Amino acid sequence: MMLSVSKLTTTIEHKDIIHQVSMHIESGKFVGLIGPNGSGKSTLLKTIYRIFEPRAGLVALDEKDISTLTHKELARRMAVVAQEGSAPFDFTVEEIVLMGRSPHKRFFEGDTSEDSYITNQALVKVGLEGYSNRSFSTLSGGEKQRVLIARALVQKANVLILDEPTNHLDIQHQLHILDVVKSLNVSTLAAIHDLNLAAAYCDIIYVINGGEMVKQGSPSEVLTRDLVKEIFQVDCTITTHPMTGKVQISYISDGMV
Ligand SMILES: Nc1ncnc2c1ncn2[C@@H]1O[C@H](COP(=O)(O)OP(=O)(O)OP(=O)(O)O)[C@@H](O)[C@H]1O
Repeated sequence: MMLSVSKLTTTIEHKDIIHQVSMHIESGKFVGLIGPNGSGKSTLLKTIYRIFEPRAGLVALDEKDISTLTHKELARRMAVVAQEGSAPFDFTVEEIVLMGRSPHKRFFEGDTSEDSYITNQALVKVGLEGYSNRSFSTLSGGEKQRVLIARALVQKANVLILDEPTNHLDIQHQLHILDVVKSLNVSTLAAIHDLNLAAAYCDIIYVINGGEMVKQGSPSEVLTRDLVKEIFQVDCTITTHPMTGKVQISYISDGMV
């Protein structure tokens, strides 16, 4: 499924936080969204998954305007892992993940053995086998994050929106979760702070700054010393990883030398 964003503008309290942004996520591609703090990444993603209504522009899935879809229709197509990972009540891990199955059910339809199977598979995938009956509120930040990723997986959507999916995760789980997402081969749009992770996993990277899209392209096209300096005000060297062949950024700061 293809996700496209055309000239999207989001206004909050009379200010354009997102200004005329266009993006194109081809079917099955992993697309990264990078930019400094406050540049508009979360606001853009929230407009795409319909928390915010755009003042202008359009979000489309396979050329269908998503504002014409019901919540359920949208949830069958698009799964979201947002930044704020809390639950209002004390659910178990299994209950939280099972919620991801609801777009596939009728009102009042109970959970089936297939739902339980899919839920368990997803927990195994994110490395949380045996956590089904744990209370969500007692989990560590990284464990909660992985539960929410499992909930997105059971939704079986063709488009995945991730707002800093590796936030809270240690390095092993950062790599593992991105490996899992990549292996799904679904169209993915992920806001990522770690530029080396973005370089390693993304097919295409979009750069947002001050609410405007300033650059797009492959990691090697986008992640240049000049761009990192201009957008993040940090000097660096750019090399090619000797084993993966991916772009590798090494930062330099006064305090290091
Ligand atoms: N509800 C709101 N009311 C007022 N301003 C807001 C609101 N939501 C976001 N903003 C402002 O919009 C700008 C973009 O915020 P956003 O959270 O989208 O940035 P971000 O790129 O995701 O940042 P970060 O990397 O820090 O998570 C910020 O200046 C923020 O203060």
